Amino acid sequence: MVSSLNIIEVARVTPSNSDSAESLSLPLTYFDLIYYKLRAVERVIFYRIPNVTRPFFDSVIVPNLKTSLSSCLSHYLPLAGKLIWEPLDHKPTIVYSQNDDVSFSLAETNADFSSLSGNEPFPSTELYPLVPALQSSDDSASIVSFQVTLFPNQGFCIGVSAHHAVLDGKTTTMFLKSWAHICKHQDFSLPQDLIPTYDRTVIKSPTDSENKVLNEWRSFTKILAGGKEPANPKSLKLNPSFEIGPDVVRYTLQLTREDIQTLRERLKREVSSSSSSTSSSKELRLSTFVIVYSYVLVCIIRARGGEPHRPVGYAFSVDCRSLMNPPAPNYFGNCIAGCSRMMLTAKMFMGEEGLLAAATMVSDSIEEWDESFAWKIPDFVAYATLPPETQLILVSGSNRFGVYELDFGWGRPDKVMVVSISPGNGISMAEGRDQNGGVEIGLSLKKHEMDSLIDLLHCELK
Ligand SMILES: CC(C)(COP(=O)(O)OP(=O)(O)OC[C@H]1O[C@@H](n2cnc3c(N)ncnc32)[C@H](O)[C@@H]1OP(=O)(O)O)[C@@H](O)C(=O)NCCC(=O)NCCSC(=O)CC(=O)O
Repeated sequence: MVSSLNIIEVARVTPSNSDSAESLSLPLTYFDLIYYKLRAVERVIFYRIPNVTRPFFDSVIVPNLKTSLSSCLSHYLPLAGKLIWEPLDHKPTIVYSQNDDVSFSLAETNADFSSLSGNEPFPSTELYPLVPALQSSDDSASIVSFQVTLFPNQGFCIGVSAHHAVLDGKTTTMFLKSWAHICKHQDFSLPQDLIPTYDRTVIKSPTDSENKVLNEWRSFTKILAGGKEPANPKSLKLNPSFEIGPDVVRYTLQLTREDIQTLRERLKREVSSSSSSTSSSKELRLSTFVIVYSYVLVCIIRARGGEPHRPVGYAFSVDCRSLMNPPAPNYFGNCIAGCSRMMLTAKMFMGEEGLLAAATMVSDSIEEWDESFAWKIPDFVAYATLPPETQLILVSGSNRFGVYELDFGWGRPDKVMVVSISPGNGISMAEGRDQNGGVEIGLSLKKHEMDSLIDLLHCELK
């Protein structure tokens, strides 16, 4: 049966103290500008409530979520604002004015909650109706939008679309934890670790780095437009979302702490008996991230198979909050930088020593990291001119965000997913639901490739 979704209402929620709050404006920083045109980051969080009815949804769940969202926005006022680019400014600014609000949609669906929140592959297209659109035009862009969807007698989910020029993964999850905290405890105040800080002076990017990033964007847009100058270089219209074909399926790989330990031991053995071609002079960093990412990277490349010399690459983000001066653990905004290797070949990861090769590269990328990398201007032109068949494995989310702590008062989520991962190349990462050292990986691939990948992922662990 093809499922259907009915939008019940598109409501607006204002911060609870919106009449008294001052207007504010927050300029985008160097880190923010890196993402100013990027498509929204979309998440969906599933809560199972077996006997949930529409009256309970309307009279308890929705009012509680709305009231707590309104209180929470008072701590996170920029989220209710808009991104605008004044004609005389060299970059966009977040502007919040009194009574600004966020979009909060309510919907009801007959989709199968268990299949969408479960661990078997299902069509990726089924997730998209559960996340709201994020409004953007040439003149302005919304910063967040929400959709709460009822699955009668099964549960509900919260869909979130977030503008990546305003929120990175740490900020989005900190906001969601704050909302959940207020909703569950009916307490307006937030614990210290959830209070956002807005001081932009901690981002001491080198002079002119902001202009350089904007120039990179201009060149990128021009290449994508076949060499034509952008008609409106200050347009805030976001890049469109991915086109998802009906043959693309979504799958969540769950690796337990024991699986990760098995891979760790295997890598240790391979290091001690490896040939010099894959070993590095540095000690291998066998963190959970390095092991899991390298493992999935290798399996995805092998599952696609093909020409051994075909181009592949990887890119992941590094949270730079601890590198700022002073360190800014609760910094609101983007404080991440990309770490990537391009123009590798599939062959490097296909053979017996493929896992060790991947782990060595990812480990070296992290070990070499220091503050200077944070200010390295991203080479957008290199991305735009990659051979089109390049398989670039990108990671969203992190195994450090604690998304399964998001308890709004109806228990921990059954599933949390980053919806906006690019089919074929994107993966998402989160810690396992049992919070026992495992990791979840979200994957979106064409069905036949996913079948091969699932076989490989499980077979390699035996
Ligand atoms: C660069 C990294 C990926 C490297 O990861 P590593 O795991 O190798 O390194 P690390 O320093 O984090 O952790 C190494 C070891 O330190 C300890 N450790 C460190 N931090 C910890 C934490 N917060 N909680 C628990 N343990 C922690 C652990 O023992 C861990 O080993 P062990 O692991 O074995 O327990 C990471 O540091 C990082 O920056 N992660 C966040 C990336 C990020 O923000 N992504 C989102 C991008 S925005 C995005 O994608 C959009 C969105 O999400 O909305």
